[in-house]
Amino acid sequence: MKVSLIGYMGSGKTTIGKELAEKLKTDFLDLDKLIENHTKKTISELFKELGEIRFRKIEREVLMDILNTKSDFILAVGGGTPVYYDNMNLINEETISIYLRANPKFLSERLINEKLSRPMIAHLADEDLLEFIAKHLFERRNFYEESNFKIDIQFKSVSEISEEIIHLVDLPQR
Ligand SMILES: Nc1ncnc2c1ncn2[C@@H]1O[C@H](COP(=O)(O)OP(=O)(O)OP(=O)(O)O)[C@@H](O)[C@H]1O
Ligand SMILES: O=C(O)C1=C[C@@H](O)[C@@H](O)[C@H](O)C1
Ligand SMILES: [Mg+2]
Repeated sequence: MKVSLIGYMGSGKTTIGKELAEKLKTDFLDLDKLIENHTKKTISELFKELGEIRFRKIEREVLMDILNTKSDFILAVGGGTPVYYDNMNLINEETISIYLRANPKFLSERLINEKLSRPMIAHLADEDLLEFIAKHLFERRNFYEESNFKIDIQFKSVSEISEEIIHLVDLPQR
């Protein structure tokens, strides 16, 4: 089974992915983490040293490598992955994709204390975060909405969301 989790920064792709993989007894892969292992640099260092465009190239290569070589996983993609190249088509061809959906206000409240590890928003003043996310999500949401399944994640616990995904997608439990 190949499952990918899609969504904006802070929607819980990494957190839900870990829990889901544990419940389904499969491997958890985090695209950001694999990029960091591959380059031996943090995502923040890559943005600083290479810039976003070259980061997106590496992200694409690591994504293709996963899809070409692994056959059983829960994959948390990056928040921006679906928006570049034809990544979203590739993700939909090769995996069951699930969009973890939340509104800008919810995401900004969650991200306000976690800006620094996320180079897309690290430079923003707290009072500008909501407006930035609203515009950014508007630009990205059509890509996210191409996912095979969509689930609203607001005010739900990690375990509630994982159970909802397992039943919605009818994922086999081993
Ligand atoms: N359902 C939830 N309930 C409460 N807190 C959550 C939930 N899901 C995630 N979180 C918390 O929200 C924060 C962001 O989650 P996470 O890092 O998993 O998001 P992400 O989608 O992987 O973000 P990014 O795209 O930046 O990697 C973390 O502090 C995490 O612990
Ligand atoms: O939303 C984005 O563009 C990003 C999200 C993270 O997962 C990382 O891939 C990086 O911080 C960029
Ligand atoms: Mg993550």
